[in-house]
Amino acid sequence: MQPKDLSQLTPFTSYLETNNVIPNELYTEYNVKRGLRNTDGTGVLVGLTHIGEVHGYVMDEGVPVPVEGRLRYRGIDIFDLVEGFQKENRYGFEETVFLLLFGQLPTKKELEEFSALLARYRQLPDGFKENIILKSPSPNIMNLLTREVSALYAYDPEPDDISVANVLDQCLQLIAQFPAMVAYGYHAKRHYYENESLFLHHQSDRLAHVENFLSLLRPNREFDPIEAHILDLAFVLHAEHGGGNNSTFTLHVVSSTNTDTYSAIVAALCSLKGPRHGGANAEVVNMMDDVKKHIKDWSNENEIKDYIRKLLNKEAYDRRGLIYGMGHAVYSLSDPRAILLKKKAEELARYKKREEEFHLYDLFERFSRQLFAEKAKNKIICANVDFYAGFVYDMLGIPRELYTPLFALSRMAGWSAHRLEELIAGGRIIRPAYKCISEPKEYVPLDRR
Ligand SMILES: CC(=O)SCCNC(=O)CCNC(=O)[C@H](O)C(C)(C)COP(=O)(O)OP(=O)(O)OC[C@H]1O[C@@H](n2cnc3c(N)ncnc32)[C@H](O)[C@@H]1OP(=O)(O)O
Ligand SMILES: O=C([O-])CC(=O)C(=O)O
Repeated sequence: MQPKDLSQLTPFTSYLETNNVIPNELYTEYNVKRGLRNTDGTGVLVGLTHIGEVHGYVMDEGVPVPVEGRLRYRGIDIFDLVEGFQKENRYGFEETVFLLLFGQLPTKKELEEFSALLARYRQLPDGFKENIILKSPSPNIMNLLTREVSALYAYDPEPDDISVANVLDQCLQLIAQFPAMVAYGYHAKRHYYENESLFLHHQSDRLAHVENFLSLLRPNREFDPIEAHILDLAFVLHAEHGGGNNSTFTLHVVSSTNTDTYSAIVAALCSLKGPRHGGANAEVVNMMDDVKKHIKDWSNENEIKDYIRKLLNKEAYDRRGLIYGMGHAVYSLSDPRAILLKKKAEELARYKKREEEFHLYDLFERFSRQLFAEKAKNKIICANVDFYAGFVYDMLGIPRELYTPLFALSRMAGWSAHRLEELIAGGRIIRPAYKCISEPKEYVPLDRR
């Protein structure tokens, strides 16, 4: 493809830049909660949910005080949930999906039956692989996923039926089919854009969700149990994050119009792709590549600190001043998901003999907190779920273009629970207000302008 010539748009872009400025003071004057945030940085309360609780500060006389992060799925602490299935050396994703959707833990029998049901939902409709994935691949798997989900509408005999049973059927189908949509989309991309050989393994309904994904991804279908358990943990940790995260909130907004499930999920996917949200997991690894390129000695603390200072001063990496994988809209001292993933990243790094790299991530995380606090007058940021996720995926040999799609594959569980909750309990179209700050102007006829 030829690079685009945008020079013909220069006069229009200068109109855009001059006619769209909104002075900061106006937000205060009109009491507008910019970014749906209160002036102290906390989120404006816009909804109620049973599904996920994200907690990162306590209010003390009207002032938010940082505390260790807490995440609960349907009331159950994420540390307890993870410990529960890890202690029994079993996978946790199917159990988590059941919990998020139905609001209670499954019995042993329910879990077995539900896992088998999800596995039966796994098969893509006849012709979908050939007509949707292979005929029109994309260099970006998130972009492809939105098209795949949108295309499923045409394969559904009742796409617009928003009754609870039908939406549940659509959600279970999407949760179960995401691994194949991601893996096949990736193989098509490699074949058509990178001239690699094409293989599309058939799915097996005897494998667990995570095993099915790994077996579809790898040429020899093989994986080691340690790898499958760590990836399953990543799926569980990415499955849900309350109603206020950008993609889930988008899903609530779109679902509140009573549109179909496929449209609502496409909207959530588009939100998740952004590098300030789910796209951050790939950005972290790209940023860390740049760190490794510019730092000669990975254990030299001064070199690491110099790089982070440059990053914050917009002199390094993408020059946006952001440290990817650090900071969170709710968490302050810690993101529990990052704690759990970091522990597994360390174990995996030992197993894969990449301890030196783990150590670099660890130092980078520590100094990022410290230098950000110095620069931002003691404001605290912590590593978020994305900081160690990409490193874990890289150690599992998962290609970088799949990091954000894997987030989507996991979050499909939470989005499903929230869509059903919005349809059952919402009942009102979400429609906030915007104040127009343009002065009234007269229409001037063309020959007098
Ligand atoms: C799964 C997820 O979506 S987790 C988040 C993934 N995203 C990232 O890792 C990208 C890097 N992090 C960020 O961009 C931010 O921390 C976000 C988007 C996650 C949260 O943003 P906010 O809620 O606005 O952050 P918060 O209110 O705590 O801090 C605001 C200030 O700190 C700055 N800040 C926050 N995080 C960072 C960071 N990682 N690097 C540099 N500056 C940061 C903001 O730019 C902002 O500065 P300003 O007031 O001068 O504009
Ligand atoms: O809660 C947020 O704003 C972002 C986040 O961590 C998630 O969606 O997992």
